[in-house]
Amino acid sequence: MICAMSSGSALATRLMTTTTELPAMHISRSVSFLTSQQQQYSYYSFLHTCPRIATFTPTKQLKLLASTERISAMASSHVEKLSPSSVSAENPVECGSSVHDASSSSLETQASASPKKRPADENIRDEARRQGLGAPRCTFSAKYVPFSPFEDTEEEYSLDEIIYRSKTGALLDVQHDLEALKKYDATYWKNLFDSRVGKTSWPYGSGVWSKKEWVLPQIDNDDIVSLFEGNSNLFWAERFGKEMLQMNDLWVKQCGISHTGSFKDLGMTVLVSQVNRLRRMKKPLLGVGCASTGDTSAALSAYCAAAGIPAIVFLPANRISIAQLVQPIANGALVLSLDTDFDGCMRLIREVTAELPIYLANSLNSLRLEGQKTAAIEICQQFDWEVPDWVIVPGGNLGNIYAFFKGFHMCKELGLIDRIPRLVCAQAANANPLYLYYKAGWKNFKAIKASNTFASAIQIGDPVSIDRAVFALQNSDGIVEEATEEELMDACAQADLTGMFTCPHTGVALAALIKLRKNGVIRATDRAVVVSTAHGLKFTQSKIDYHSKAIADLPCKFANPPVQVANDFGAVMDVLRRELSLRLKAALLPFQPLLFCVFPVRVPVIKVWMSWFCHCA
Ligand SMILES: N[C@@H](CCOP(=O)(O)O)C(=O)O
Repeated sequence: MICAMSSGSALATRLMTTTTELPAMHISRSVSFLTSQQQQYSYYSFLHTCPRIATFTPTKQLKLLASTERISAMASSHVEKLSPSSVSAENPVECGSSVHDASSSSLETQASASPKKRPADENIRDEARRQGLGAPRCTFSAKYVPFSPFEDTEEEYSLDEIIYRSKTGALLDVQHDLEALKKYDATYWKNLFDSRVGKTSWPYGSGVWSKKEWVLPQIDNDDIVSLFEGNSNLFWAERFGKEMLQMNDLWVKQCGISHTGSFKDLGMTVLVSQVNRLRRMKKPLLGVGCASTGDTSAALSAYCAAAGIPAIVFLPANRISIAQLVQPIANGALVLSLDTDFDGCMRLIREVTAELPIYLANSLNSLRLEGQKTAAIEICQQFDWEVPDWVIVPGGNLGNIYAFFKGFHMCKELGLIDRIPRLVCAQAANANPLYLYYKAGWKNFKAIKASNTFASAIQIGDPVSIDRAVFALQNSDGIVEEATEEELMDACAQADLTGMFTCPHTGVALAALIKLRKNGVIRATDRAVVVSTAHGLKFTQSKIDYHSKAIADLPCKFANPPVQVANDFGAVMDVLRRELSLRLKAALLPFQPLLFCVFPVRVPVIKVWMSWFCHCA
């Protein structure tokens, strides 16, 4: 494949060195010799990097050459968008560049160039540093502005300031210079992002930093603290979709299959990187702190440990899982177990960070959302930039629903997608302030005292990002749904029976999906994505309780308790006969009427067979 590509770009190179003003027909004939799609694609990739040729090539000719959709897209983008100034003078990549920056070359031309082997004494960070030397200054920028979508304000702050709220007390938002980003067309960004997936180049191997220009463009690659997060699996929920919901386009975005087992890694890499930068700028910061229901604290502790920065976490005592508690302990954070709930911890950390030079790492800090929004961009990318109809996100402190909105919105603004999916925020009925607000027609928001829920990470009654969430839902034709404890635990168990291993928060989102499917809001033919926020292995106790039927007032309909058997062949056989016949009966039950119609003669045979099993049992 590399050979095929290289012949495309090599031809383009030869043409370029032999003529400065390339007649369109010359290009046309030359390209017709390039037989494979890769060769032609490579050829256009090269043109993409060479404004001189692209600008001399008439539109019609390029369009004529475009024999495939992909090539067609590239050709039209060159003609419509590329100009010498947009490509050669400003280069997105120079924000601490590296080989996978889309500097003056595309992936294909990089592949065709002789491979540069990293010297043995150089690591990937050194390599990125070397390659960034002498690069032009970054042309993209981002700043804090107040999150006040309905008011115009001049107020703005540098991302290097330590500030979390505006003068009027509103949350902040990171605003990117979209005009600068728009100088590059959608095809350009798609190719750039695609070229970085699955690589080990610092820092672009990370799913978050592969979108660096859209996340934190001005940070030096050297300051980035990354554990190569993101790039998470988009799981096709084939059996769950088909058997439970009659859907064949149901997907689960596995954000929990990540370094610390939750989507929090996506935001934390950005926040801790910025703290690293601030510390190098000699800003007086003792460390970074957060209140947490268990996932944020795990992510903060891991990223701080990786960077050698002190982490301080405030946890509600006895309200988080053992697996979550042990993470910050193991990573060396200062862990404060407080006799209050999450909302109480949140109040305390806000007071403490106002008093001490400790940087606040909760999603109140808008930097976090810049990383989290990349999950939305990734979903679009994984669907080859086709937009799903629905995205269902569990909601507690409510930063993530806004982060998803931001990611989709940015893709739309920059032309990578043509619409925003409908967002659903799913809450546990025991912690449902957003749901109540939605049901009241967005009138009179009231914080509540959240009750205990198996979905402990979203057991929050006074969500910090309430305004952001409402904005996201109102601008995506969104919905809020809730799930009772029984609904969420049953949904988890049913999903697990089809091969998943879900956390209770994902259970909340799945239960919301089941309800919306049942009432016809989500149709069988819709493409839906459920965001799985954490790894099920962090919440094993709730699964053990469910499968042991040890939960008061919960029938645990799908429990599958282990069978205790004596160390004896006969006893083992007895159990197998009994259990397998039960399972066979259960499996055949829905088909019994069908079997009678289609195989009237055979039914007695099946019956005899089944009764043998039952008899043996
Ligand atoms: N579920 C969170 C609660 C804190 O939310 P954040 O968005 O402020 O990080 C957790 O895991 O702690």
